[in-house]
Amino acid sequence: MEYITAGESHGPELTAIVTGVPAGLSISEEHINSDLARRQAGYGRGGRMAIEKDKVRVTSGVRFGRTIGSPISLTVVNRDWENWTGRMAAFGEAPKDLAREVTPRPGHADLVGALKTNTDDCRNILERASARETAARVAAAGVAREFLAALGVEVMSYVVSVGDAAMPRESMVDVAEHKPLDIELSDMRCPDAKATLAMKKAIDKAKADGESLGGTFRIVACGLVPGLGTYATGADRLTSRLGAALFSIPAIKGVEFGLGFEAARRPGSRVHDPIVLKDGEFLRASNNAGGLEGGMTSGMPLVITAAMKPIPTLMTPLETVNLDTLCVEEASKERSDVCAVPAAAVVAEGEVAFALANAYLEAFGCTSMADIKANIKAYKARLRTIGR
Ligand SMILES: Cc1cc2nc3c(=O)[nH]c(=O)nc-3n(C[C@H](O)[C@H](O)[C@H](O)COP(=O)(O)O)c2cc1C
Ligand SMILES: C=C(O[C@@H]1CC(C(=O)O)=C[C@@H](OP(=O)(O)O)[C@H]1O)C(=O)O
Repeated sequence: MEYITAGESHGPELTAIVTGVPAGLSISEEHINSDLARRQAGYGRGGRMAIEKDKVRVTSGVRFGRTIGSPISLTVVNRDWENWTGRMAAFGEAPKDLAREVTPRPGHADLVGALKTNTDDCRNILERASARETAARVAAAGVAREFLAALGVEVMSYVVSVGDAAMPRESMVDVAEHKPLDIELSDMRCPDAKATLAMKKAIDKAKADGESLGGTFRIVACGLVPGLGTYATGADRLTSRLGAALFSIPAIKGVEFGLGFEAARRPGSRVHDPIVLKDGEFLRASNNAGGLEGGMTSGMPLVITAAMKPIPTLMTPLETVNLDTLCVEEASKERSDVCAVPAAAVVAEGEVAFALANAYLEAFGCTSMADIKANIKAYKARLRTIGR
């Protein structure tokens, strides 16, 4: 299952095309729209989110609510487009008074993208480097999520920290108990009320100071069969595929599986998870590995923590160099999020869902949902016969 997106941040709409989707999968517009709404929410978002009301339009590949095995196209309208028709027209002459973007923002793609593509207007870069594109990704990922849900797999996320404000570090034994979160997540998407308050205060202060903040979030996937991915070829290890998927999200700068970097500080006996047999099923007594061993799912919940850098657009800007005058100036200051960690967590759920969906399709077939389900049932039954 693959997707490609197209669309500029202030163009008419975003498009995603998903290929390799088996036939017979139920797709719900409401589910996709609810993911789109979750991505738009989150404390710290900027003025743009008050303009957009992201809704998906499915224009191919689905008939009477079910996939038919052809490419699925999805679009999301940019309501802000109507304020940009002059500046973002596909054809015609550029207006004489067009304000070019010539003061690239440190930390964004502006400068390097302009140098690379030989343009004197960083807008050509930032329109596509903008994380507005992640709305199309989340719409596309809705298909992968429906596929996983049909197989009993749920992918969820929550915010762990924003700047210095963090949830108390859970022991990874607790993490092993991760089940679908029944906690009503606030607009900070953090299940810890005290930490939520501290995060919101940190965002308020950053906003008042013209600053921005990053943070960390956790992705958890439950209901996975053991053995997805492989130990046999480096590029196909699920670990590398999940890492690549998460690093494809703008501003993601770190990914930890299970205990992550903490594992490097501990001796082996305090890291590796003892194997136990419970009701005919191989489990682990703990889940420090975060559900991955040897590049494969272990059958325990998948637990990944990712780090997002602070938003590059600052209302108290850093120095930059004006591309016209080559003089030192303040970087561009434009409408922006102060913190988008809750939104990035929702995007990451989708990326993880795609990676997991592909691992299922490889292992159990890729054409018809009925065949895939039958293959999984047979696989699960075989796992229970080991040693008997
Ligand atoms: C959901 C989301 C929202 C974002 N919002 C903004 C924003 O409002 N302003 C901004 O300058 N960067 C924003 N970013 C970050 C930039 O897209 C990102 O930092 C930029 O692409 C450069 O990051 P990179 O070096 O990792 O590619 C956002 C990122 C995400 C994932
Ligand atoms: C539009 C979205 O995020 C945008 C990501 C973004 C950036 O530079 O990455 C800059 C901002 O856009 P604008 O300049 O239009 O205010 C964010 O709002 C979105 O998430 O839907």
